[in-house]
Amino acid sequence: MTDSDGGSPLHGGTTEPLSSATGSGGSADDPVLAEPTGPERPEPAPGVPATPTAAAAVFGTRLSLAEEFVTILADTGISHGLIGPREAPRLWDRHVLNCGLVHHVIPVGTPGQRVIDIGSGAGLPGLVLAIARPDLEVHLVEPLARRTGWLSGVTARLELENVVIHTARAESMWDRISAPWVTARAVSGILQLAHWTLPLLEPRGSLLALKGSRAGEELREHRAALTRLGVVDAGVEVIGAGLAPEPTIVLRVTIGDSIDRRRFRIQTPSSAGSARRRADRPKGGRGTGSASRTRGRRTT
Ligand SMILES: C[S@@+](CC[C@H](N)C(=O)[O-])C[C@H]1O[C@@H](n2cnc3c(N)ncnc32)[C@H](O)[C@@H]1O
Repeated sequence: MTDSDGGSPLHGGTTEPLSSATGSGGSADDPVLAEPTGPERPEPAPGVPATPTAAAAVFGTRLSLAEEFVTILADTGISHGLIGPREAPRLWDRHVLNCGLVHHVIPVGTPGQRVIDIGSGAGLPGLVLAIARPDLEVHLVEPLARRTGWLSGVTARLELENVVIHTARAESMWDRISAPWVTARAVSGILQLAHWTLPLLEPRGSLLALKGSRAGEELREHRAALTRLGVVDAGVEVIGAGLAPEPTIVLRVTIGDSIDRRRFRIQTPSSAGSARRRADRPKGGRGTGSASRTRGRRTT
């Protein structure tokens, strides 16, 4: 699982600490990145930010789906409290483009390749990846039922066939799903995130944590502890510099052929967290451990 497996020109493609990459657009050979054609695009609805030029390079033929997702975020994403009202003008730059750029890290060419997105919230980055890359099977793992209910509705409305939604905490999924890729944004610090997610990775798999400008510092601080957990490679990658107004910073940690599961133990969530989850739980439903696939796919 290296950059040479099919990385994109937008991707820095290095695990050297804090490298950056510039890119001028997608490859014509990449079906996802092909420029969309067709009639002129309609004006966005009031309150919905205009589509930036970079979006075509990131989403290619899937651009109209991404635009529909931005429209939904600006509407029920905000009214349901999944995203702050002040985020509306920057839904593209800070959220959807920022998350969409991550797909350039995941090589094209293995249909059905799995991605597990932890703490998906408003579908960031998981749903955006599913939009950008129909070749991926994306699992959204989010413990709050109110959020997964919203995610199911959006998945159905966008007619996405490649999404499985789990109302669960990451650590409750260890023996239920695994993938070569795990993604997470704004869920926790890298060490806690590693504790929750490394048992979900297949051998040589990678956790892609979307981070801010302190990613390099965070990695330096925790590198030794990550190594003790079974991480064999880690680095910070910058994707889309020169293309998007806010390039995406990814802290990638890769495990070896195996991890020692005795180093990972499930921690009881805080009582505040439990209370919040109880409040979020629909009457008669279970707060964790349920999964659903919309459009006729698996529900557990
Ligand atoms: C700040 S939100 C970020 C949401 C989204 N990733 C984003 O970037 O907008 C953090 C999310 O992580 C979820 N979360 C917290 N602990 C988790 C865990 N152990 N497993 C899965 N999700 C978790 C929360 O329910 C919440 O929806």
